[in-house]
Amino acid sequence: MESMARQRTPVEDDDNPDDPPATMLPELEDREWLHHAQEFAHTSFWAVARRLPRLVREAVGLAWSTNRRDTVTSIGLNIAAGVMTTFGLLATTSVLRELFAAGPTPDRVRSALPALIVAASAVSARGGLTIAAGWAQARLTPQINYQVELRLFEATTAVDLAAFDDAGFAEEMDRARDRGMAEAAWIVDHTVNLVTGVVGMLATAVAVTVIQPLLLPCLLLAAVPQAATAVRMARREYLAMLARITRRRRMWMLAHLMANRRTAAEVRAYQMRDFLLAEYRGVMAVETRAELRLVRSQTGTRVVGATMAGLATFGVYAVLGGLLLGGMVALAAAATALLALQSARTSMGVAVVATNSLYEDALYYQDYRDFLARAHARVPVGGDRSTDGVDVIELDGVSLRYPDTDTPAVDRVSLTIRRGEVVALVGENGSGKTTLAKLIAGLYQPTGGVIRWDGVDAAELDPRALGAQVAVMTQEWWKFPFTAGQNIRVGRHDRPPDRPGPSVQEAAGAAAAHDMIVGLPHGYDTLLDREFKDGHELSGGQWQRLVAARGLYRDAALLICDEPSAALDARAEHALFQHLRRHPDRAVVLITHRLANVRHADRIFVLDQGRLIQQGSHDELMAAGGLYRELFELQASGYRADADDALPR
Ligand SMILES: Nc1ncnc2c1ncn2[C@@H]1O[C@H](COP(=O)(O)OP(=O)(O)OP(=O)(O)O)[C@@H](O)[C@H]1O
Repeated sequence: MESMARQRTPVEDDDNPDDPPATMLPELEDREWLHHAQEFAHTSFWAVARRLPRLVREAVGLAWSTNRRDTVTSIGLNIAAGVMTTFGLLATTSVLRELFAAGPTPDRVRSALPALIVAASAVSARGGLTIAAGWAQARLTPQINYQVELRLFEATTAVDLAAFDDAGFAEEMDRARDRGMAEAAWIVDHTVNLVTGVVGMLATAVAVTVIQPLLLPCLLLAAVPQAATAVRMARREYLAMLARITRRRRMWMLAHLMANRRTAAEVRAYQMRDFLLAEYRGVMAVETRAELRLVRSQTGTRVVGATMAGLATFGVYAVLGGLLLGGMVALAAAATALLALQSARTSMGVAVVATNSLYEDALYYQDYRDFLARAHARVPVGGDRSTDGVDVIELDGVSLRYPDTDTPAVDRVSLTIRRGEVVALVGENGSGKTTLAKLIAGLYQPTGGVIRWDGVDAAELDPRALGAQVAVMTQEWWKFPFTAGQNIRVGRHDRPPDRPGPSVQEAAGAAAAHDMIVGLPHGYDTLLDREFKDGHELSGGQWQRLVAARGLYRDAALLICDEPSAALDARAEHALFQHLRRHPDRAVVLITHRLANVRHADRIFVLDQGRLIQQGSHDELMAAGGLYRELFELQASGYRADADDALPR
């Protein structure tokens, strides 16, 4: 371990800095979202500038729809600050003119005083306006982030479940969430900066034109090297970022593995520390060298830029000198021109960087907008017929084929479920039980056949009304980082006080979870996530009891239990199944591989490769022979063998 831990500086190795580490994994290769970055890297600045009006319109529209007052304030105050720049420069010329005039110094200072006051006021006003504009601009950022995030999550929680099986959709969602969403506030920020820069340049140009129009071309000439250097540096930095992006993703991934509670146990159990640290060091060495090379080349660009800017300034001085000698410009005007030059340079730098950034970030923001459009198209519309319960659910030739798959997961299944019944779905792994259960629950829409609720096509029912009749204890439950009580209550968080149904404690009792919860440090108020202060962790089986309690608390007309007892001990399993027995107001669909639990079901449906191959009661299926009987006897023989082996000899 120590040999691995020997501290090398990241720049010690001398392999090619651009070589990816030897163990680079394929999934870490550049992904589609990088295309925008590459597009930007290969687009000329002029092409970018041509798209500016549309981008600015978009950004202003976004800011406007978020908060009109702050948008107007931010842009308006920046323009006002620009006007103050013009006043300041003009007043400065007057001051200098008075100071350079003939006569005794006290007289000259006295006559310069009014212009001096105007100049000082203009500078102060400009400072104040800029600060106020910055405040309005900063106020916009959190408001935009809030709006944009809310819109995204309103969309992601409304789309149909099937959308999440579509790889394209999932990737677009990742791009919109990880990058596009964050860019919204930035494009507004860049736009305001662009406006600030352009207004600053215009203000300077107006002042110079008033003083002496011939100086205007000089001003532009002097600002060009500055702009060229800013563009070049921004682009170089961007290209370096592109080259480093795969390495950085690998570093994030490794960092996540080394500093994460969920991976901590396995990292230790497999003694992966040295391996992970060596990988991290390898990538970091390459990364650090790449950064050092960037710093070096940026410094080179800066030197070239500064030299060019120096030459341009020298040229401007020469022109100014010529104009002065030729008597075409007064000394005071020439001095102001130098101040204007400085101001124009700063403004142009701001505008150029803002243009570059705006273009780049707008590409990512477009991802976000595209995703929202795609998500809205995937929100289930359904019908408008309401339902407040169900007596009979019929599946008529129902099929479901997942996107991009060749064979249907559920293939032309017809069956009937009645209120008051307990039915079971049985079959080997991958036979389609969970998929069928999700179809019955309305979580997926069939790609063939029809599901009827009391004779009405489920597609004609209001999806919210239908969903309200269903409770699903899923096989892949999530450990919600809420309190124990909330974890149960979210089963029907909007339950009106007058709606009958079990209390949280009753539901927990039915799922054999009550005693366990009461024993937690804060009982039902115990937070179930160790990553938060005072958080508590439950065992897998304890979690499953909570999941069962949530399903029972929901108290729905159709209860679907997908492997509800896989992690439960024998006592908890027994208690739960006591509560999953027949109930006159409820239909239960049970999926389990523990076939002893389905013996008492009213009907058992046996699936094989998506097809319904057998149905009947336990006794009927045992008498008929076939897959059910084979699976049941296999399991039963296992118990008998265990029992025999366990006997003392
Ligand atoms: N989201 C999905 N996208 C694509 N295929 C899927 C998806 N979910 C399941 N499948 C496929 O559909 C088939 C049926 O899966 P399903 O989960 O319904 O089986 P199951 O009978 O519940 O299996 P198990 O007993 O292992 O829980 C399998 O071949 C599986 O690979």
